[in-house]
Amino acid sequence: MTQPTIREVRATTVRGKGADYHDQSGYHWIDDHIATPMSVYPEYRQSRQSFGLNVLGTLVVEIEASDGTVGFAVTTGGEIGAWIVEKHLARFLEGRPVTDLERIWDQLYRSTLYYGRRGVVLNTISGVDLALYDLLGRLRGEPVYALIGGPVRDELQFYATGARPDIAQQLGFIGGKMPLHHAPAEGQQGFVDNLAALADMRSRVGDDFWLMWDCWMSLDVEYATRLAHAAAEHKLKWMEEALIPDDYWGYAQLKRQAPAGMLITSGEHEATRWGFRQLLETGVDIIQPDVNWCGGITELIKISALADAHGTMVVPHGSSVYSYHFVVTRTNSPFAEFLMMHETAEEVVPMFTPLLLNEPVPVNGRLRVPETPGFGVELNPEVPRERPYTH
Ligand SMILES: C[C@H](O)[C@H](O)CC(=O)C(=O)O
Ligand SMILES: [Mg+2]
Repeated sequence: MTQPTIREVRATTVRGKGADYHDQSGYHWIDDHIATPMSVYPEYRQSRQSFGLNVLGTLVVEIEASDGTVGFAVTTGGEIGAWIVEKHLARFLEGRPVTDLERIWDQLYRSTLYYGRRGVVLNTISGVDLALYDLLGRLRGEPVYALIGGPVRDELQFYATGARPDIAQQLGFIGGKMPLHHAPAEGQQGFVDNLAALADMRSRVGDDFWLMWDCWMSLDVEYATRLAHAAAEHKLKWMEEALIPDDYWGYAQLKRQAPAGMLITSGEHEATRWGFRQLLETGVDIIQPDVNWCGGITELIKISALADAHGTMVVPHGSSVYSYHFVVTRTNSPFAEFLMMHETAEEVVPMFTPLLLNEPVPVNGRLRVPETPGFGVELNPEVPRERPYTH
């Protein structure tokens, strides 16, 4: 049988919502006074968009095979990502067999090392890798999870991230992760207000529902340790991304100093097996690679194997279907995240809405990953896209 080859790679961009889920307009809980590394500057405390969290926008990578079949993926990366795909990466794909996943990933990574390694370059490589998996799945008539080993469970179980864990509880999720609102620069009052928000949520959900804090890189070791000990009284299950991703030593110290039983988690802004090797060596309890950002499925398989050998759970960050197809295949990923993209986190809406069609959502906090070929989603033709560069 002749293997289909890759005929063309195309990169387009989308503004507003989509894979750049921080690119929301109007009131949205995800941009409402959330603690960040920029909270040291009072003028950037109220809104993350004020310091440019939404500047990248969405990147769509489409890969067309020699028989005309098209696979695609979406990620954060926008115009910069489109430039990287069209002007640099496309050369390593066009003309090659669709099955050359390892060789292609390796060439994308090695050829961009002088300006890449993580960040938007790895987001872009992830988009290419995921589009290739989508294409392979479509060509073989199989869902991606079948290409990477098959499911180890019948359905996924989810916790929800959003401003309303109490509503997530009613919707059937196993836990709720809230944004931390106040950073160390907001002083003692901020510390007290953080704890009051946790205590209030605990009183609404009762003792047994998981409550977690997403600290989005905003703390230092001393503040995080103090906050973790104070939060133990309110049964905080985990403290996520307390420190900047480069502070591996700080994570190791925080893990040593955290209250017994409270999990320390991180990794959504980490990339590649080498980055995660460093993070795993800190002893964190759960790593949270984002398959849209860490290098795609090809790299996540390696990161996950490394974590397994460390006895560490992998609970990928967001990324909708791209995560679901992975999580269902791994025993060390026992549950998944669902990011509540409804403005007030009161309803379940597809994470990348309105960009994708057929994007599945959990019902009662659970989901059976559809058997549709590839990742099982389509681009919504009503969402305008631009192709800023060609090659
Ligand atoms: C809520 C967090 O600040 C962020 O927007 C999403 C995230 O880090 C997560 O889902 O985890
Ligand atoms: Mg997070």
